[in-house]
Amino acid sequence: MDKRVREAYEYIASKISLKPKIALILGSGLGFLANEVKNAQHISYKDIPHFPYSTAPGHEGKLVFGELFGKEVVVLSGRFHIYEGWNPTDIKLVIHTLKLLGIERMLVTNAAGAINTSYTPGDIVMVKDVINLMFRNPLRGPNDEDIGPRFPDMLGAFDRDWMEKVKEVFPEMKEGVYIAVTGPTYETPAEIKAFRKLGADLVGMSTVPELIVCAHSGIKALVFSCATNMAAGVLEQPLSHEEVVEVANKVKEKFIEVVRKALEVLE
Ligand SMILES: O=P(O)(O)O[C@H]1O[C@H](CO)[C@@H](O)[C@H]1O
Ligand SMILES: Nc1nc2[nH]cnc2c(=O)[nH]1
Repeated sequence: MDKRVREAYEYIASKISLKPKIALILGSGLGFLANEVKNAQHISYKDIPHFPYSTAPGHEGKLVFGELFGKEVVVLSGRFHIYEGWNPTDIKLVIHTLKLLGIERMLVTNAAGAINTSYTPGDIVMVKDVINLMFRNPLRGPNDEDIGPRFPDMLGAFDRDWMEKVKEVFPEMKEGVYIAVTGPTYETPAEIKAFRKLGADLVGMSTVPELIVCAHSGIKALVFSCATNMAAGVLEQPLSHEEVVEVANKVKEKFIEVVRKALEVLE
């Protein structure tokens, strides 16, 4: 066990008595979900030994423990991106710490560009698979045998039962393949055309590192993308983070409803 994970875990455990089994990661413009947590206890990422901290606009940078729609959770209000300068292994440290805290399920959310032209901005899409085009892997380096195998299976990363239960409640929910790039530039139109040929429906700059470490650690994931914009070149207009955050906030009620139902379908 990486002693940094042990130290991060011990710090958090010394502050929080709650033992949630579900973690949520909030993507750009989706931080409002943290405000729905009842009896919230906050820990700033900057106070946790060895933790990275959020620098991306619209990412708060704290753990929020409490109750969300009847379930004990820890919400990661703000995530860590490769483009901020974090190493994928920094993301590994965070997820391994959650594993030590007893997390068994992860609800991952992100804001993504819509490559699939049947999507419209504001759609909430269930991610059914990912393509890692970050040319990085958080598991590179020595393996933490006490957390997971050297060569993890990725098929098991997604909680397919949880996905089925959510689809029963939202039969019209679209599903898609998310391709991850490092960013921070948005894509060129040529890249989007290429990614479409690769079978991607959504593009973003996060989520895959977290998902890989979930697969390694045996944490089962459910992933929602908010398609905040049509990907580069689909429309003539330029892309901006302001638009991403604005559209994510526009669908706040719908997004909260999806997360509420996704938690309620769990026993
Ligand atoms: O993936 P999340 O954190 O939702 O954020 C997405 O939105 C930002 C770009 O507007 C990038 O950070 C991209 O990854
Ligand atoms: N890479 C990438 N990330 C996004 N996040 C929100 N929209 C986009 C996009 O179009 N591309």
